[in-house]
Amino acid sequence: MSQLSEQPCEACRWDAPHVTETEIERYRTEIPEWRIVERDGIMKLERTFTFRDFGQALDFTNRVGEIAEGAGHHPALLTEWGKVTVTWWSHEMKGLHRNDFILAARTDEVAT
Ligand SMILES: C[C@H](O)[C@H](O)[C@H]1CNC2=NC(N)=NC(=O)C2=N1
Repeated sequence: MSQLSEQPCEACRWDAPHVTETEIERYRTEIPEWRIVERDGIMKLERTFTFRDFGQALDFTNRVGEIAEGAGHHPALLTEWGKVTVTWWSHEMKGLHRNDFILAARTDEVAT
């Protein structure tokens, strides 16, 4: 299977399949710095990136925004001085879809 980040995102619908435990374990090997959190009963992928200052954090935020717009799939972004917390989940299906792991992998690629 090619890199997770190169996989295509599919339009996720409210009735799309949630990732299975097996898939989560497989995908997590490619994005080991991401944690799975559960808030209001919804599982999410989250990672905090650190930067030199707010300007660097903002530049990264905008790069992630471009990824999201390109994929039609959007994260929650908390941009602070020197750090950005990115949280991916599929809003309509209220959980984790393969898309979220793909976009987490793409997020790592623009974090350099
Ligand atoms: C109409 C629009 O395409 C949908 O609301 C998209 C927008 N971006 C999205 N992003 C995420 N993370 N989950 C969604 O369900 C979602 N739906």
